[in-house]
Amino acid sequence: MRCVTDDFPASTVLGYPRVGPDRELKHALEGYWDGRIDRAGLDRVGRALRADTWHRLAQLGLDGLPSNTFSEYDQVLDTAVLVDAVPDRFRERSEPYFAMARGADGVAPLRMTKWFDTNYHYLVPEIGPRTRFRLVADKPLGEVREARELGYETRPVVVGPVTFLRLAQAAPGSPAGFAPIDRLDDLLDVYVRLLTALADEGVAWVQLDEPVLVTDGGSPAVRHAYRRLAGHGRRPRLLVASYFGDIADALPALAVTAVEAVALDLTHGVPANVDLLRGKTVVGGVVSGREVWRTDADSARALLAGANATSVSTSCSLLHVPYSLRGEDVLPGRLAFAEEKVAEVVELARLGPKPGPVPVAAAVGGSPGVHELRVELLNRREGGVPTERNGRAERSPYEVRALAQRDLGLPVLPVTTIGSFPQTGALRAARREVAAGARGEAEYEELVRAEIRRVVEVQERLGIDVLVHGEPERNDMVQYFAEHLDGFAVTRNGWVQSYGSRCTRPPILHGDVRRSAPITVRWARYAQSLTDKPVKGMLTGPVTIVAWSFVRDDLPLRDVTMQVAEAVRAEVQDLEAAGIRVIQVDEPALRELLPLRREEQAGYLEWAVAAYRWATGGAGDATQIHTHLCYSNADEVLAAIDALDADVTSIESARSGTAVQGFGRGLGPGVYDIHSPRIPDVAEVTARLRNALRHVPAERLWVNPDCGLKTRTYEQVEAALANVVAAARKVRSVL
Ligand code: MET
Ligand SMILES: [Zn+2]
Repeated sequence: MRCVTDDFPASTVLGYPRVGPDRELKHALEGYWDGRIDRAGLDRVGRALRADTWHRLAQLGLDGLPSNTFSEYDQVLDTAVLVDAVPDRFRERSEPYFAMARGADGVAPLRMTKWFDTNYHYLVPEIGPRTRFRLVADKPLGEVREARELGYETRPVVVGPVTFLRLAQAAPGSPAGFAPIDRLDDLLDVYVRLLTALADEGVAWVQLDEPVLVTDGGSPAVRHAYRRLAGHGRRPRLLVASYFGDIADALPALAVTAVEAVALDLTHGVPANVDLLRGKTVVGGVVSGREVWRTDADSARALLAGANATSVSTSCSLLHVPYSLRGEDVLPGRLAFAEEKVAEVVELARLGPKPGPVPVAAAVGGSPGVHELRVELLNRREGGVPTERNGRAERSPYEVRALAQRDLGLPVLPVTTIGSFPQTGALRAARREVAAGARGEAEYEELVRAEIRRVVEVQERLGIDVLVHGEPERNDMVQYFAEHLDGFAVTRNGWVQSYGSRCTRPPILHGDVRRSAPITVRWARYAQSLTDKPVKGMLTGPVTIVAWSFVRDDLPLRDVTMQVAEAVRAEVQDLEAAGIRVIQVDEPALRELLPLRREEQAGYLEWAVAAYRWATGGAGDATQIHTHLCYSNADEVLAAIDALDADVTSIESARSGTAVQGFGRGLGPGVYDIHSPRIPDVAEVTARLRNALRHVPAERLWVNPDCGLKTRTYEQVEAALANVVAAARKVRSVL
């Protein structure tokens, strides 16, 4: 066995971005899936990215280097493979890993949902009473060896057993009452074997990520799992890493185990009972892995002192921030991306803890402009507290609106889409050229119009009832609005992984948000001029705009969201004035911002709903307001979705299986999953519609895909939508 150091390194990070500084992994994966590069080519890219990361972290002076933080798709999926929790339907495939992630012909992928309250998505493992766990440790061992060849001893990072099971779902066909956590002991057998294998490999420390401790801290599973793992003789030292919140509730359980180190997310404050950890190493997560703002050294050192931390780290993996500020000239002096954050960690480790006043999270105050606008908005809505009554005062009750919207002349089971159509390579290239100054605005404008003509023509030909313009002018549903609003900055290359090979470039909200001119009106008006069918104007809602941006951390999120709502409201009114009769305001991130702790959820939902209703409440009764939600199981926030009071709600359902009961207004449960290239056939869509009709009356049921179509090709979209229209007609004919 190699030499094992007793002490945890003075500086480390819990994880690092992995798609590559120029999204090398994204390009390699997509090339591989399309058959443009082979397996060896994909492996080469992964290996080079891992090597670059270790070199860079070492160069920046970091002591403790993590490994197994790379992933070809998702770390939860990697963990499922690590314990061989591969459902039978994937086993026969040539590549079970990508089949689980993306589906394969005739085989549905695993469900995908948000990783806690971030915009990262993981694949939901399916665990049943008969899942046979078995250790398949090639990946963590491989990365340890790979790093060692380069001269680095690393700390493998693995999703912990409690988090893994809590995030899993019961495999289809499991008996009622079965929960994946019932399999904890069987899974722990495999983790014990993993620890032995890592010890045999000479690994000194292993990191088990247990973010679920934030919400699930008090449960006996935690104590049981870590008593057993830490009680196992032949193992590396254990670092249990929690993040995304305070884990005071979990500390008593962890404290009685022989776990050597605990990583705390101190950006949520110091747990009141941190003294319970005496005798263990406390790794202080003071450099936020989720914000892009520079760390205040005094506050960070005070937090380290308050938590008796002897080691400095990031609050969570840096997966959630872009690689580096190199090549950016955005907000000089105020930002830190992954590389800069590593430098902060190293510097804070050098400075050490220093007792001082501990800052309160999300200090109130900040920009006077935001404050004034908030007061102004709240006054206008009488009395300040956003209530049901305040919101409703804006629009008449649904029944009245539904009557006013009758002259839209829609059939029963109207067919619509969620907004985007395929983003062609030509459009993306043109946008890059405009940004680089190599192509004129006017020429680009004409390209967008041509695309709108194509999208309208396709929809008319297919027989869609409520048309969209296809969003060809948008690179991204949040960034596009950020680029057109004051108060946001955008980066050149600040990509962050959203899921698999998909990345977004979150804008940075740094000042008062204002709309100085209409943003989408000319596109919607142009599309409407081409058809007699109603064209749906497409906007992104205020909650989603802030959720998918990096928001200044010294301002209360609700005030900032209210400002964004004011801008969206103005856009809604301008669309209406331009003759657009149907307007969709998307809120796919409503669930994502839901606080992890139950006590905080009602307060959040109240302001989130109020912001949405402020954004849409200026529309007249005859204007039909749609909203759209996706990416996560909406079941937990159904009451809030209902409170948005949209006339029509389209919701991801085909992939997530969200229940559709209990809606008092129009509802479009998605009839097929657009995240997979699979074309749904008529029978399948018909069956879904018939099923939906058991819960939703025909006059309120809408027909639409799960989400926007921008990641698909025209060929796939036309084939799928033709089947959707055929299914809608078939079901209509027998109503
Ligand atoms: C993630 S929700 C996407 C909604 C958007 N209107 C689109 O169709 O792409
Ligand atoms: Zn969507």
